[in-house]
Amino acid sequence: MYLQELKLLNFRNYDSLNIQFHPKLNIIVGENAQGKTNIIEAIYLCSIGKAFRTYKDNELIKLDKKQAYIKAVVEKVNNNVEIEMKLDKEDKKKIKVNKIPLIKTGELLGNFNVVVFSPDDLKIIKGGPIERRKFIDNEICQVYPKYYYQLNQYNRILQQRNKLLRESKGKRIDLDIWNQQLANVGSSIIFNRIKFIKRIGILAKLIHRKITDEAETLEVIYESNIPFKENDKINDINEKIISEFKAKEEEELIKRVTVVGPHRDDLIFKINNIEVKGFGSQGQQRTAVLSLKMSELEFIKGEVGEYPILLLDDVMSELDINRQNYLINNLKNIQTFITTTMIEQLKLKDKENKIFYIREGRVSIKD
Ligand SMILES: Nc1ncnc2c1ncn2[C@@H]1O[C@H](COP(=O)(O)OP(=O)(O)OP(=O)(O)O)[C@@H](O)[C@H]1O
Repeated sequence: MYLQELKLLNFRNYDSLNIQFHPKLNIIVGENAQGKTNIIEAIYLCSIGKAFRTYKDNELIKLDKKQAYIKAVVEKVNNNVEIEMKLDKEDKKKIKVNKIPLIKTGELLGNFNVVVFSPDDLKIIKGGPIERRKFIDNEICQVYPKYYYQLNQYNRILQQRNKLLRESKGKRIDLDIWNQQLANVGSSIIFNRIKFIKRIGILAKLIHRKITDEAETLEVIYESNIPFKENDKINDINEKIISEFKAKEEEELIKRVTVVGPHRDDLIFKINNIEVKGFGSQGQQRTAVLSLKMSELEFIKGEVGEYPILLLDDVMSELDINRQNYLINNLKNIQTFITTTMIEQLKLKDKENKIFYIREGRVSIKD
């Protein structure tokens, strides 16, 4: 798939913008704070329905304006998709796909796939478990929109169960119904995550070996507080969650919070059998994230049947020449967007690209 056209009205620092993209490589050049990432953010928004730098839609609307409008036209193998979004400072955002209004934002998922790689992604390795769970959940949602609803349902039940535990003040309470409900949804979430990490793990290992000239073996391991076995079915996981609830009953009454379930799970990254978070060099951490992002491209291709688009926001300057070359030379069939302050540093070999120069929310183009 590829993004043909993007239209912005009153979005971040753009008054009005209408651009046609190159099906292969698009380079967005400009000094700091000119609006490069704002374009990436608008593209991401049309894919996921949420911005990646803020949870507040109001921040996306131009400071002195009440409403913003974004339109993306995406060409896919079998059909084209037109995504339109209206943001309003005093109303909920409205989304249309091929002119049909969506009832929920979640319905947008699966129409237009993107993989974004920005310096913030180092958090997947260096940050806390919440960052790693966010990474897994975002990726699975893109491919299985049903998972998005499961997560929402799980979080609702979890909040209610936590409220009961908080209000119990340490007294024994009957949580059987809540345990069952949480186990029903939680088992699907864990099952999907294990499946996803298994696939991503195999792909990331292959890619990482290639990027490091066979010197390093990357492992991605799903670490759960539920003692699952590799071939467990959803029912097996469900039963294990229930027995963990029984085993941790006292602990939960003392802590007054749910300690069992996928909201407490994590990911571990190892290179040559050593954990990357604590012992990997900066370069190894960056390369591990690069391998992970590259594996997402292959994963989405496998699930959806076509490559997503790749958004590389401000990451080129952080990679050494070998990694940069690997990226530029291995992405021939994937529409890629690169933001940079220094175009001279990119070793562009062919002419299959379009360069956009950004200055104070205005764009000039060089083919
Ligand atoms: N809601 C908004 N209304 C108006 N301007 C905004 C809004 N949100 C952000 N901006 C402006 O957008 C600019 C930042 O744009 P962006 O983050 O895309 O920069 P960039 O070109 O990627 O810079 P860098 O190279 O530093 O990452 C800033 O000048 C900021 O003040």
